[in-house]
Parts: sequence; C-alpha cells; structure tokens
Amino acid sequence: MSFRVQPAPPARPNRCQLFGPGSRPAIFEKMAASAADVINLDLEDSVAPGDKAEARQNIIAATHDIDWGTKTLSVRINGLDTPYWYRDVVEVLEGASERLDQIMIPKVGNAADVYAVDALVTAIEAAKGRGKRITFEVIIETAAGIAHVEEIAAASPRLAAMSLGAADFAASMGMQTTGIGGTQENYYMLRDGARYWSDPWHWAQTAIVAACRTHGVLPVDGPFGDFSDDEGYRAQALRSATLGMVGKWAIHPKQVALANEVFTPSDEAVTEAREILAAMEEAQASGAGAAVYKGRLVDIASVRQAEVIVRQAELIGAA
Ligand SMILES: CC(C)(COP(=O)(O)OP(=O)(O)OC[C@H]1O[C@@H](n2cnc3c(N)ncnc32)[C@H](O)[C@@H]1OP(=O)(O)O)[C@@H](O)C(=O)NCCC(=O)NCCSC(=O)C[C@H](O)C(=O)O
Ligand SMILES: [Mg+2]
Repeated sequence: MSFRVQPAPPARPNRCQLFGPGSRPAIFEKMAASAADVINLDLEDSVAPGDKAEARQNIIAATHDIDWGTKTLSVRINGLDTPYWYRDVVEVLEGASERLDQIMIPKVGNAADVYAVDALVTAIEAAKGRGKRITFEVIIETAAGIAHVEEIAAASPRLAAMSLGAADFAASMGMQTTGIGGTQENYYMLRDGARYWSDPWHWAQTAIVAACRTHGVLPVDGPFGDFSDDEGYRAQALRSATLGMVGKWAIHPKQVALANEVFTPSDEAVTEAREILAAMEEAQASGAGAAVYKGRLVDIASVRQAEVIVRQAELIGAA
C-alpha cells in the first residue's frame, strides 16, 4: 500500500511497433503507410557494421522527407557496449528534423546506462536548440537488465516505454533456445504422461509490467521471430495483453494487423466495461459498495479494471 498515486503512462497509442533496418530506405515509405502506431528505424542489430554510417544518414533524411503522419517515430541506437552508440546519438540528433520523437536504447543494464544517454541527449538538445524533448524507450534484454528493471524504469523522466527483447534476453540468460518468443518445446510440465507447456517469458514480462506501472512507463512485448506463424504471434500477444502490456513489435509488416487486433479492446469488452461502470454507478447511488453483474461480484476494484479497458479504447479511438 502506498499513499502515492500510480503515475499514468504517456497517453499515446502503442499497439504495434514496426521495425525496419536503417540501411533499407526503400521500405521507409511502406513503414510510414502501415497501420503501426510506432515506427522503429534500426541502427543496431539489423544493420551490418559497414552500413552503420549510411544508415544514420538514411534515417536523418527520412525525418525530413517522409510524412510519418501521427506515428511515434523512434530510432534504435546501438548498445552502450559498442563503438557506435555515441555517433548514433550525436549525428541523428544534430541532423534529424523535429519530427523525430524518440530514441530506443537496447541492452540497458542499469539506471546509469539511461543516465549516460540522457546526459548526451540533453547537451545536444540545448546546443542545437531543439524544441521537442526526445523521449526514450529501453529494451530489457540482458540478465543485468531484468535484475535492475525497477531502477531502469525510474531512471529518467524521458522514459516513455520499455520492451522485452526475447532474442538477446534468451542469449544473455543462457536459455537453450534459438526461438524468438513464443512456446519453447522443452519448457513443459509432465502429468500422467501428458505435456503441458508453460511460458518461459512470463516472469520477465510481469517484472517489466510491474516496474513500468510503478513509474508511469508503457510496457511492450518485443519481437516474435517466426513471421509465418500468425497463430503463434496471436497467442503470444494475447498473453502479453492479459498481463498488462500495451503492444508488441512487428518485425514483418504482416504482424502489424495481428498486434492491432489483439491490443485494441474488442467492442464486446468495451461494452461490458461500460456496463460494469453503469452497474456500479447505480449501486453507489443507492449506497451500496458492490453489485451483481451477469451473476458475478463487481465492486470498486472492478471499476478500476473497467476503466483500464475504456481508457485504452478511447485512446485509440475505438470507443
Ligand atoms: C524480415 C524482413 C527481412 C523480410 O523482408 P522481405 O524479404 O522484403 O519480406 P517480404 O518479401 O515478405 O516483404 C513483403 C512486402 O513488405 C515489404 N516489407 C518488408 N519488410 C518491411 C518492413 N519492416 N516494413 C514495411 N514493409 C516491409 C517488402 O518491401 C515487400 O513489399 P512489396 O514488394 O511492395 O510487396 C524485413 O521485414 C525486415 O527487415 N524486418 C525488420 C528486421 C528488423 O528490424 N529486426 C530488428 C528487430 S528484432 C531484434 O532486434 C531482436 C531484439 O532486439 C531481441 O533481442 O529480441
Ligand atoms: Mg536485441
């Protein structure tokens, strides 16, 4: 229990984050025309070392030349353990238009990592007279990142979103898998000879959600590598949404519609939420603290649950 009010995360749609390599400018217009809420132009792992310099220039040009509509426009820089990251920040921020919204920092291991990028960004914004304050998005994808997830969530007022990067996370944790998200064949319980698969990403996701909700940051599920497996993607996204995450990455355009479908509350869910709010309003007007809705108990906590769904729907214009 705390007397402090839980801070609200940024009020922006964040159902789908579409990734594309900064070294592949031919797809930028397609990304801009997609239905993703967030665009992540990548300078990190999808860009070969020899292409980093050109990719920075491609991204700078794209902030000037392409109409990104109302999307959040984010650039993923290289990790702080590489020789690339400081030039990513300096060149991109000195050259990009005010259309750039956000910098994504991968492989964050502690609050000091975020502080370091914050210091550099703050200096460049002041030096260049940039009007719009850049927000941050971090990826939790190392053992250190998950061990320090709470201090990372509190590390900077710029922090808007936090994702789980399943591939690097698995590698850092020494997990025996090459899968990126989803069901892992060997992670099952056995009972009476039957296998019941568990979710190896669950605990990291819930740790991220708790840290984010404590500090007013958007919790996001990362990539699902097998883009030919729509049902696998949908199942992973449904689990993430149920746990409190607000969206998921798309590493191929065909995943955008899947993410939007899962992270947009359905008409039925919104109707039910509104009915619960109405039932509770009626109960409270008659002096009762609880009511019965469709045969089940609803009370003041149900009001808070229903408000989450209505707020999500209103934010994306689905209510
Ligand atoms: C995965 C891809 C390399 C596939 O590209 P491609 O071979 O071109 O796919 P298709 O032929 O099926 O493309 C169909 C059409 O869609 C366009 N396209 C392709 N990719 C994109 C995109 N990202 N955005 C928009 N449009 C796209 C093609 O041009 C085709 O168009 P048309 O010819 O007009 O029909 C590619 O999708 C890709 O590069 N994806 C992003 C990869 C990436 O950014 N990876 C980094 C994020 S994941 C990660 O880093 C792991 C994480 O950190 C962790 O640790 O977990
Ligand atoms: Mg990664």
